[in-house]
Amino acid sequence: MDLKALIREIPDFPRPGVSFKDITTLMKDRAALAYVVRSLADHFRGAGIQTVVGVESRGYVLGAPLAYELGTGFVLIRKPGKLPAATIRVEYDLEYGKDALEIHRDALQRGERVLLVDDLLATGGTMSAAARLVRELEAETVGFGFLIELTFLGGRERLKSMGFSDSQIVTLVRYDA
Ligand SMILES: O=P(O)(O)OC[C@H]1O[C@H](OP(=O)(O)OP(=O)(O)O)[C@H](O)[C@@H]1O
Ligand SMILES: Nc1ncnc2[nH]cnc12
Repeated sequence: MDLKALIREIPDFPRPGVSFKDITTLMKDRAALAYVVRSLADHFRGAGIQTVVGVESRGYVLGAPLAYELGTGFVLIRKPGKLPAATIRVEYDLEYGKDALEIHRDALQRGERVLLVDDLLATGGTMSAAARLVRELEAETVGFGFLIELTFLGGRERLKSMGFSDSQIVTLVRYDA
């Protein structure tokens, strides 16, 4: 299926020079949505995934149906101050300044086998922070699933610098410029 044809590109959003990959046009297409969820699930079936963990907010759009398809539960990583119970937090660098992500302290058990999911891999700052949260809870990130990879921004290398391998990082649509 030509997924790229269903992703709308918005030039200069949210800032001049950025070509924003708008997934809303793909998500609305029921055949494409089913194809994306099934394709990611097929990569990780048999990998012993116990829980899918999604990153706010577009990671939830893919993560929750993927968990359903894999027959697992779903855990939310959120931006600061949103989760109601006891949390742990990691900070990460943005182009300008810092941001942070949180997860409930009791969301994952030691050794739990986790699939981390987001819509898009760019610099990898967000997902490496999410992987640090999983690591801090002593759970195991078995793999990463993304719809889109912006290869020129180095996110894959960033995840590999944390000890993950190419085969653990699955992306369905790549943009090389
Ligand atoms: O690899 P990175 O350079 O970290 O960029 C990727 C992240 O950026 C986007 O999220 P955004 O912060 O725009 O939040 P949203 O999902 O709530 O729109 C996207 O959904 C990823 O989470
Ligand atoms: N170019 C882009 N389009 C959509 N989401 C993004 N997140 C980071 N870069 C992005």
